[in-house]
Amino acid sequence: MTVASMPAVHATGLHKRFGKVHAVRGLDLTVQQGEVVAFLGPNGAGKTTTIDMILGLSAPDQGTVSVYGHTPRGAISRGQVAAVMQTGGLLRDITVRETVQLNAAMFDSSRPVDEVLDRAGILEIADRRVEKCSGGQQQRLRFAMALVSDPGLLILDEPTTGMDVAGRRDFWAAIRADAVRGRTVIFATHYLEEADAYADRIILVRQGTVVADGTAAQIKNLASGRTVKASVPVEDRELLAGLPSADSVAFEGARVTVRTRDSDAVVRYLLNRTDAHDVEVASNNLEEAFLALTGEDAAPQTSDTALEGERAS
Ligand SMILES: Nc1ncnc2c1ncn2[C@@H]1O[C@H](COP(=O)(O)OP(=O)(O)OP(=O)(O)O)[C@@H](O)[C@H]1O
Repeated sequence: MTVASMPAVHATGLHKRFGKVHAVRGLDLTVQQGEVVAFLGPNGAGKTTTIDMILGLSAPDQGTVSVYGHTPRGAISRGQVAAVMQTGGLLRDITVRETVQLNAAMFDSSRPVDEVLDRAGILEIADRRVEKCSGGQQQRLRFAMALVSDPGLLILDEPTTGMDVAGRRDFWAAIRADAVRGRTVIFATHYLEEADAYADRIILVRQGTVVADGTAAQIKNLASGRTVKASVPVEDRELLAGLPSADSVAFEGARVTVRTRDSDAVVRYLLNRTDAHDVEVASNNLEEAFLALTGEDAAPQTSDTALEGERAS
């Protein structure tokens, strides 16, 4: 495999446990060079744990990670990967420019400091002390620090947490402008809109595994299923195990709620095989659908089903 065709990240069968918490459960991930990938999932899905393993900050209990064909630490020491984490890593008493200069000194070759500050949109506050910077400015400073080694792969863990809408937009404009040069970007986020707006590809994680993987359009398609509600007699409930195309089945009193991408098949089954009545069919909104795909009762989706979702549209 040539260096140019080698994946930026290749992870197989990753597992990580913290005591009783099985945070990452058999996660596979391949990111090609030049992709901008969102790692999307609810709190506790395992995004940060996975990112830490890609960055070599923690070792998997099982499985392997390579970054440009090297170990994560090997890739970092070559300046091939850099990260913008949510917190930490800043000294309060020095200026913005001094912070980036210090960081640049760690690498054999680095981009000019002022160019990097300009790229991150903080050149005009270069002489401000870090402690006087707002949360959003500090995140841009972390971004500048990450750019200084001109890494092929940039990893951002929820970089816009705590920023207002305008700050978030500006931050992403700076990232996108920089990514145009072919940089690979992986970012973790809770926000479906952020993933939709800025990623070429979305990897949906839930309970430590990948539940869907595709373009934003494919994921939205998957997510744009229907909800079927019906009253089902208790004695017929066992039959619901055979429901076709059900992404999830939940009970509330006499009512059952089925999330599905094929509501016709679900309704046909309910009416033909059970004594269901008062059947209602409704479209999911995007937010509900995201919850359906990542919630406790969601069924895993493979990348094949992601593609089927698009073909079906
Ligand atoms: N050092 C640790 N010790 C114990 N449990 C941990 C540790 N780090 C993570 N966990 C647990 O592992 C699970 C996955 O956490 P992780 O931070 O990877 O999720 P996440 O998807 O990044 O969530 P968030 O969006 O809230 O940051 C959670 O249940 C978390 O409580």
